[in-house]
Amino acid sequence: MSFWNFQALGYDFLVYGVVFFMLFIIVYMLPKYNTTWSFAAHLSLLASFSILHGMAEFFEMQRLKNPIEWLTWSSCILMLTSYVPLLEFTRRTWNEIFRSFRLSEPWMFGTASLMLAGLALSSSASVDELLDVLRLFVVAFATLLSGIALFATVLTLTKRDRTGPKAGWLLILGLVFVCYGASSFMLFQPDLSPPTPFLAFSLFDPSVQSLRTVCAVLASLGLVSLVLLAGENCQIDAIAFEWSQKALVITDANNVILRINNAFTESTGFTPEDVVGRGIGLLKSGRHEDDFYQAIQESVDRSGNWQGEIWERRKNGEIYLSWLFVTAVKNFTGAVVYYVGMRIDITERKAMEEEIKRLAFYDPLTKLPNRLLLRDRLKHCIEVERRAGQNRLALLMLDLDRFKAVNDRLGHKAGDELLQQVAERITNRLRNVDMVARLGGDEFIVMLENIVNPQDASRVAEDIIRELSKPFTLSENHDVWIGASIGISLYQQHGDSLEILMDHADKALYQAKDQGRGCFAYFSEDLTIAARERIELEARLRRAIQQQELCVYYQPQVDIASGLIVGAEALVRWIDPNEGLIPPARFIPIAEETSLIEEIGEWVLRETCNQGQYWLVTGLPPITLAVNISPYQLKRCDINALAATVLAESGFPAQLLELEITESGIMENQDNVMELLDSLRSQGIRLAIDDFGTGYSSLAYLKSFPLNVLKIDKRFIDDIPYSKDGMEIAATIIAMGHTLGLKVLAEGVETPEQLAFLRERHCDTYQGYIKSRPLPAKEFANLMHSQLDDMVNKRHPLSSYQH
Ligand SMILES: Nc1nc2c(ncn2[C@@H]2O[C@H](COP(=O)(O)O[C@H]3[C@@H](O)[C@H](n4cnc5c(=O)[nH]c(N)nc54)O[C@@H]3COP(=O)(O)O)[C@@H](O)[C@H]2O)c(=O)[nH]1
Repeated sequence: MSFWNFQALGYDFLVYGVVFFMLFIIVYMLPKYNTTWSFAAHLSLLASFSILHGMAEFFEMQRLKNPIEWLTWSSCILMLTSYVPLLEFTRRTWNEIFRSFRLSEPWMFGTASLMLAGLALSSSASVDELLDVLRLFVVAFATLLSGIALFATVLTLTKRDRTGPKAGWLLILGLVFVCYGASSFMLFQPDLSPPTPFLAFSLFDPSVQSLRTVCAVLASLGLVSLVLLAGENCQIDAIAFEWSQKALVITDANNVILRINNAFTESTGFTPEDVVGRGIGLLKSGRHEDDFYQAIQESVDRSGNWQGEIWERRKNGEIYLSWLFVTAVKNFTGAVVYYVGMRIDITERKAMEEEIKRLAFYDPLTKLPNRLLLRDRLKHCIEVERRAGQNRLALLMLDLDRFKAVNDRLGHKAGDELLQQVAERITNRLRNVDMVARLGGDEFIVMLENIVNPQDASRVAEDIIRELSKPFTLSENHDVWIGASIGISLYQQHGDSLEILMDHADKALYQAKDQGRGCFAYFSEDLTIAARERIELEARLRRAIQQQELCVYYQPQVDIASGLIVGAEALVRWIDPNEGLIPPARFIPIAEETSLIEEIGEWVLRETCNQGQYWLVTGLPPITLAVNISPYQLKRCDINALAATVLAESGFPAQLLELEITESGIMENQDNVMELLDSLRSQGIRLAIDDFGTGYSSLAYLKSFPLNVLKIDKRFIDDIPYSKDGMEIAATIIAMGHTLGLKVLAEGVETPEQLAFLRERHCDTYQGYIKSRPLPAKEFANLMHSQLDDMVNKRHPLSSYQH
């Protein structure tokens, strides 16, 4: 016997269909549900399938089983899946639903169980009795489970103080399910009458089926209450969304804006009409790279949310800083369906923070860092130096001279203005990495980072003193003259802690003041003397260039095989009217530290070429003239262009000009030196590598350069004949130079033993006091003339030395 009354089931599902259809009308038409279109669409689907299913059951009743069996099953499955949007609608994931069974809203679990029951109920048309019994059991069990779940919901709601009509409805629904399940079990009793159609006849029928029918009606009402409840929740959410004080934006998974709230409109000026349907990129400020947005997206997709500062754009184009919190809303499969973004405009807060920071760490008058910030930064720098094992930090303590007089005479307002101008002048002199702070009153402190040598600090000090000794024009046309004294302490040399360095800079400042103000002093006297000498020499050198106190001396370069002078090295000399000859070793390093080397180098090159051309014109035999090129010239000037100009202007043949570049000069300019040497060579200019053996150039590297001559450094020649190692090095360099196809010249040859050794080792040329010291042009020309005379008298053949 079959337990199923297909007609009754048909009625059941037709009723469900009508109920769902009415629900669809309610949630779609009534704006208070504030529902999404998709939810309404799913309700309508649910209604359609319920009706379809009801009809299918009727057909089943009339034994039109086979043609519509597929329809019955498929409608049943579709009905089940139609509940998925209902879950989504409540914005819960499956995980949360199961968690909520324990914690909060297990009615969703009840709904799921009901669906299971629906599936079992709707599986139709089987004549297999055993299967019917099984299905009935499943229906009974699932319905009971639903009832229990609903009871649990009531309990939870009561606990959460959310009693009232919702809890009442759910209580009824729970009872209904329990009765429905119990009545289904009762159907196992064979003596009970078979089920009858539920709507038409069963209401007054005292049979079990009547009970089931009443339960079915009540279950429909329960479902209605569930949807209404969901609608209410949704309405609460919508109100909370709209009236939240935080600007909220909901986008879909493709970042297309779906909704914004009032706070968002207030804060950005964008209305829903402006933004809904458009990409979130509309809010971009242009201050962040694409990587930034990509990182946010990755973080949200990975961890579900992201928060941080972001610059965005208001409707009026204004850029503002906001704190953004983005959360991904996922569906039950774990796929992102929405992004909810909450924005808090923090522009003002940030400005306030900045202001607080400014007040705490900056001097309000000059806007310079104050003592606190200086201490902080200094501490950090000392730590960095300590870790790197370097000493590149200097502290300059500065005190204004005659500031008090200005303040007393012209008033505080003028004093303040003066301090502001002082701060500006000091700042202008410094590099970005340096820092100047105002300690208070007329005291300033400068922190110099990455100084190359101790003299750098005095150079900066001197510049600042010079700048501050120029007149200041204050408002009301007051011109005032002040000055400054500076005390310098160096990290490591004068102290390795913040306190000691500050204290020693302060003591040095007092020394500077004692020495008559308007000057600097290091904490250690020897440094002060050396630095002041240097600065004085620099000033004198500038004057010397202007007053043409520089001249070029020429030191002969001799062919070892023939003993003839085949070239000369041009060496600059400074003849000071008072001090006499000042050697280049004293002033070239100073010139290199300043831009003076460019001026001096150009002058020496021009002077040498002019001299060489003059000698050629006046009948001296052609010899090579070698000019030193400083590594700093290589860095800062276009030597190639300069050489071309000078050669063209003087008429001196390029083949007779040799440029000497030190090994370290090549190594320091590796990036562009090859290109430069190539272009010099293509002009026909000869190239020599100076001071060879003192640097660290690799042979393979050297081989790649278009060189002509290799000059062995004097220190190796000095070793001859005293040091076996030194001699071996000299011999090796000669052999190596020849292997590379270069001529080898030995520098600083002073003794016949050295010369003999070099001859024995087939060194090509030499230069040294044994032949001659560097000579003024006139004396060098005389030397050349006497060599010519000797050659004529002794009929000595000209050197076979080939360039
Ligand atoms: N960039 C430029 N540098 C130049 C220029 N003129 C000179 N210099 C460099 O100055 C350094 C010192 O030069 P100087 O005092 O002229 O000394 C040179 C010779 O006088 C000296 N020398 C030569 N033979 C001997 C000797 O037998 N004994 C001895 N004690 N000294 C000797 O060697 C110096 C030449 O060196 P180098 O240039 O390496 O060949 C010096 O580094 C010059 O380069 C200039 O115009 N520009």
